[in-house]
Amino acid sequence: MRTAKDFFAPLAVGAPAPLREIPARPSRAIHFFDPGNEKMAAKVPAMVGTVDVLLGNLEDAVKAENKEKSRLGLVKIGQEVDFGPTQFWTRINSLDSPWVLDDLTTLVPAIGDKLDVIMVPKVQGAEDIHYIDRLLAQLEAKAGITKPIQVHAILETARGVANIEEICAASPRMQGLSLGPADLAADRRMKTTRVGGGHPGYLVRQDPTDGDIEGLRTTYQQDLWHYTIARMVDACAMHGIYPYYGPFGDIKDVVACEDQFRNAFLLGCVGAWSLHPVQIKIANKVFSPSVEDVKHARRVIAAMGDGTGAVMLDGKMEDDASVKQCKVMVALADELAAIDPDLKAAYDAITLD
Ligand SMILES: CCC(=O)SCCNC(=O)CCNC(=O)[C@H](O)C(C)(C)COP(=O)(O)OP(=O)(O)OC[C@H]1O[C@@H](n2cnc3c(N)ncnc32)[C@H](O)[C@@H]1OP(=O)(O)O
Ligand SMILES: O=CC(=O)O
Ligand SMILES: [Mg+2]
Repeated sequence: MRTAKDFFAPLAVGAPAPLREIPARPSRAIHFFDPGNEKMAAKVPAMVGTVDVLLGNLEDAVKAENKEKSRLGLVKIGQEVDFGPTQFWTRINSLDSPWVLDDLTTLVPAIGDKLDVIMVPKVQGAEDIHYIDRLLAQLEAKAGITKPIQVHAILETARGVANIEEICAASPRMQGLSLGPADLAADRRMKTTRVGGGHPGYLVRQDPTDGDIEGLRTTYQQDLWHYTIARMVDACAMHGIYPYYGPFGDIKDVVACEDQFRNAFLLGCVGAWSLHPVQIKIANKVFSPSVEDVKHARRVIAAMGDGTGAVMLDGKMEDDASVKQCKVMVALADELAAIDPDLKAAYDAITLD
């Protein structure tokens, strides 16, 4: 058993003190690029400031023969690019792969002072986080890094989902969780071959009525990922860390991508992955509260005075609980306005009538 006192002590002599709180930095889109792909890598410097997180991906989608090239490409980008307000993350190879040790022992000494978060794929349980926690502490101590690198786990195995709470609680480095719907579908033996998103076969059908003509009964497509995302949101909120929807593979279907991202936003996720530049705009839009929502929230807060009691506003009851919901919305709007001048202008223009 690790005591509370030990939990916040460095895991190696000379490693930085663990964070006591994970900062709420905007991360509406975690934009994936392959650092070994010259065309993509060349676009990275110009993307700084246009996206909340730039993530150099070393795992799936990078061919085995290119693993080293991508790793070295990431080191070059990390050393040369000034990331300004944009967070710099990487996704390392899985802990059972032949590449992960070289990923960590190369990246931490070379660019550990620039990396905000390391995303770990296929996390199965607390033991995976404990392994990475100690190794990072040793590497940080050796490299003289002063700011602890945070850890983000992808939930993409049935065991990982079953162990979700212990994964979130495993280390003060834990920054958040992402849904990995492709690997998770395979591991669970689900019968979808899509990368995230819905499936037309997963539906409920309106009850029959007398004289119905078959085919006219309305069907309602359901969200395959609702259960897992809801579990992630609860586990993350409980541990003070952040949940994210993962990849949406149908790049051309920007409408369905927006819907999937919005479902995640409404349930409590703070962001989603972007696999192609076109998805950055979608995530930035969806994971920023609308002007209407911010206006309503500010009106409720104003009407509620000290935040206790009950009032009627536009025919609806508002009370201590609904004012808390409104404060969540306004706090997010304030955080985003601090880094996004267009949003700041839109929110500043709101008048309360
Ligand atoms: C499913 C489980 C997972 O693990 S998902 C996470 C792993 N997958 C990834 O990281 C995929 C990242 N994305 C990609 O590889 C590409 O976007 C894919 C999907 C292959 C499409 O590429 P491509 O056919 O070149 O698209 P395109 O012709 O529309 O590209 C237009 C220009 O934009 C560039 N581009 C493309 N994707 C990115 C990106 N992620 N980041 C930065 N730039 C990107 C392309 O290189 C292309 O550039 P140019 O106009 O030719 O100079
Ligand atoms: O890594 C992501 C996934 O969906 O698998
Ligand atoms: Mg995966």
